[in-house]
Amino acid sequence: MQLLEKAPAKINLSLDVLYKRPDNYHEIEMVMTTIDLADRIGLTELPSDKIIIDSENQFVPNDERNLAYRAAKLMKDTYDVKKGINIFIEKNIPVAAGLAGGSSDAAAVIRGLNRLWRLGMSVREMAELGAKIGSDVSFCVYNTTALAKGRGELIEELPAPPSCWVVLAKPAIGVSTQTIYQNFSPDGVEHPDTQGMIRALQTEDFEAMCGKVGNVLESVTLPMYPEVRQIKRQMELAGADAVLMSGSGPTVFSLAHQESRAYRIYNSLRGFCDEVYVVRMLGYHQLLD
Ligand SMILES: C[C@@](CO)(OP(=O)(O)O)[C@H](O)COP(=O)(O)OP(=O)(O)OC[C@H]1O[C@@H](n2ccc(N)nc2=O)[C@H](O)[C@@H]1O
Ligand SMILES: Nc1ncnc2c1ncn2[C@@H]1O[C@H](COP(=O)(O)OP(=O)(O)O)[C@@H](O)[C@H]1O
Repeated sequence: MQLLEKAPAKINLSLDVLYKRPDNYHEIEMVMTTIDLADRIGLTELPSDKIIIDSENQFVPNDERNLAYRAAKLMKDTYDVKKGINIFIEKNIPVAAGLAGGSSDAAAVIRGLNRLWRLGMSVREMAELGAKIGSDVSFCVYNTTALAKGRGELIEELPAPPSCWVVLAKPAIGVSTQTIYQNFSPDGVEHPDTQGMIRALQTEDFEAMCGKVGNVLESVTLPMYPEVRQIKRQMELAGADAVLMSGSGPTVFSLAHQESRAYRIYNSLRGFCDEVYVVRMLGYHQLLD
């Protein structure tokens, strides 16, 4: 029998870097939420004690470099489970895009194995374990809307954003998160108003939320990849209510209250970008049940 888990992508509504830490990570503050663009993970027990990654996507490694593999290994080692597992990954989230596809796959494996092996882990326990794999995995375990602090692993849940459309455009480049953080300089950077963004969510104020989007990593990625700036400009011209790069990029998203506006933005990107999606905001706990 195969156990299925959804692994949705995230976007960063705001992303601030506070300072570089002695461990070379950056202390950050981000407001994150999930969107209705998801990988699908299928977990099937194997008779022999091994982990198999079963994915047809050419950009996804099928060995221990895969974050889903690492999640399964960590669960097996932590709970001393001797069973093997086949992990089927239907990849719908663009890879190395700033949408946390790999982290979300890892989080889905943790949630799925917790169910399959009846381990009784709480969401907090799963998030803490996930942090050992990557900074974004804890958030992805929650699959909700949250303020993420520390290096990204300290999660405080927030109300879901007002319902709206999200148009995503990913140029045909992959961006290394590590390179973007390494090249970040705080000098002259405009910091987003994180508390203002939180208030906008608490008051369910769509316009205020749009006014508070901001991502300091744009100061690195935009000069490095001019096509990202070009997509931003195109979305703004098409009348988006808000436009921002997600994470370290290169995906750019725009928010639109009206469906017709979302499709106007989508159509305006023809010829600019091959990978464009129109999705809904999620941001609440529907995936944990
Ligand atoms: C920028 C963000 C925003 O959500 O997402 P993506 O663009 O990757 O989706 C995250 O902070 C990415 O999280 P994640 O991709 O899990 O990062 P990790 O695997 O833990 O770290 C990758 C590398 O990024 C750098 N890094 C990461 C997180 C952090 N707070 N400070 C850092 O300096 C480190 O150089 C690290 O070696
Ligand atoms: N399950 C996975 N899905 C996608 N990428 C993965 C996965 N496991 C490992 N990776 C590797 O992680 C890197 C970052 O991928 P991803 O998580 O999609 O992007 P981002 O960190 O920008 O959100 C890629 O270079 C990819 O080779």
